[in-house]
Amino acid sequence: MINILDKKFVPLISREVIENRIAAIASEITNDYEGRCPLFIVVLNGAFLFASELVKRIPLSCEITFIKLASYSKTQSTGSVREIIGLNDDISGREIIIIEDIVDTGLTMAQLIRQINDHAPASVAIASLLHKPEALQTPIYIRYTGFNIENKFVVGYGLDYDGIGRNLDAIYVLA
Ligand SMILES: O=P(O)(O)OC[C@H]1O[C@H](OP(=O)(O)OP(=O)(O)O)[C@H](O)[C@@H]1O
Ligand code: HPA
Repeated sequence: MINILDKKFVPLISREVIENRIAAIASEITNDYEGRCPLFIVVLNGAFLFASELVKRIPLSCEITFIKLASYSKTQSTGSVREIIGLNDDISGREIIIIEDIVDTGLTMAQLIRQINDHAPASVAIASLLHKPEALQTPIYIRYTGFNIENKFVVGYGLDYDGIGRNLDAIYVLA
């Protein structure tokens, strides 16, 4: 059991299990994109740790860029997605792989996919470490999913509670 601010969390997914799953996803992406040069778009802040563990295991020629979106306040989605840092890269004709820490309501991904599709990419795929299928409010196809989890608030491995907990090397769930 750990305490973060006013809440208690218990372990859900260990570091070893997370890293083995990330290695498996990296192999899949490496096979699927052989001979191509994908552009990874990392959604900050939460995806920084998953992205760094993933891309270092993908020995392809590729590019990596970042966008910063925010929709969560404490443990709830606000329902509106704010763009804090936008996308400056030319993505037309590119093979895009979005790297996300979690698809929860799906509102962040739905907005980002719409934005990317406006710029005529060759393809768009999503890699998300976590997914809460029961929380989804809009259909989202996730090509590479780390773990499907219950509809409960989680922290660690990039995910925060009110800014705290991103540096935890495992995933914890609200007790
Ligand atoms: O599917 P959704 O309900 O839209 O939730 C998913 C989004 O929420 C979190 O971001 P947050 O707004 O907490 O910003 P952060 O990445 O900086 O923590 C997470 O990193 C995803 O981007
Ligand atoms: O369960 C969650 N935890 C932390 N951040 C999040 N952003 C969406 N869902 C979550």
